Amino acid sequence: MELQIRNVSKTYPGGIHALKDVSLTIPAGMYGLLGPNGAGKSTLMRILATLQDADAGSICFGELDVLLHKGALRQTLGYLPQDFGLYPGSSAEDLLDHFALLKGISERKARKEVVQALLQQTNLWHVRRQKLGGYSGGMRQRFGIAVALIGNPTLLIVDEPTAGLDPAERVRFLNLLSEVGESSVVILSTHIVDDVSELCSRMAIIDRGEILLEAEPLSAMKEVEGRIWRRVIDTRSRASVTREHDVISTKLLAGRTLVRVYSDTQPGPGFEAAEPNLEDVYFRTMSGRREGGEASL
Ligand SMILES: Nc1ncnc2c1ncn2[C@@H]1O[C@H](COP(=O)(O)OP(=O)(O)OP(=O)(O)O)[C@@H](O)[C@H]1O
Repeated sequence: MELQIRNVSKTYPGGIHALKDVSLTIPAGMYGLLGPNGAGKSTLMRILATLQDADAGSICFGELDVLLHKGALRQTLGYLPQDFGLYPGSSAEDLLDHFALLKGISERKARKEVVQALLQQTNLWHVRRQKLGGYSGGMRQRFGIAVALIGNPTLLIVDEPTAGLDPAERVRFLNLLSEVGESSVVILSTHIVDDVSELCSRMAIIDRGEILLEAEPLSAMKEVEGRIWRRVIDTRSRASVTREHDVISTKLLAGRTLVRVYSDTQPGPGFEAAEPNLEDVYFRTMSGRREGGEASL
């Protein structure tokens, strides 16, 4: 199965052009949609999830015309929105059972099996009878995924799921998604570069409604190999370094500043060659689109 997005545009009342002629081809596996706040990620995710209409364009999932046959897509869709409400007084087990019933799994025994498998898959079995109101952020997100996975969706859309998770929970959550990605199309929208570099086989970078890059993270990093240089400088020489070099990013490092620059040749004394990472690709793609060009972490 493959998701084909062709020339999708969306303008909100008030004139914000949230998506400008967006085209993407999304194969099975984990796909990262990376972009800063306000880039248009949630708008695209909501359109894909059939919750919002596009002004123009077409979307096909395999043979299915998504914009024409919303009901059919919903049968095979799992969606985890950026913010979702929980019923704080319910337990995971009861609420999953309820959602499974709503999704059409009417036979009690079958439902019980589905709920049990999802609780185990999302590692919530031991807390299945606890009230959701007492869950940690990571547990909540895993519960959200459990709900999204009811009915074995072949398309799973997850909107900024790792914001606010501690490192261990984040890894656990991403591993769970990656398991799902073995058999489905999983689209992960995020502003966290590491979410994409750690587990997506393909990605797109979006900013102000435009797709700036569509690539495999590994090939995109290979493209800049040999052209990324790093140097630790005194914070006060930052302005002159920025003037003289194509600075990709700056990062504070124990009271000093680590700069990464892009250059075809050795940029000068003190610079050493650096292994490219996806942040280099991201900031280089974004550079020039923000005032000052360079990005700070
Ligand atoms: N319902 C709406 N009405 C008007 N403007 C909207 C609406 N929803 C989003 N926007 C605007 O559209 C643009 C894209 O927003 P969107 O939420 O899709 O971006 P995003 O990449 O998901 O950002 P974030 O990470 O902040 O959620 C922004 O400028 C936003 O202010």
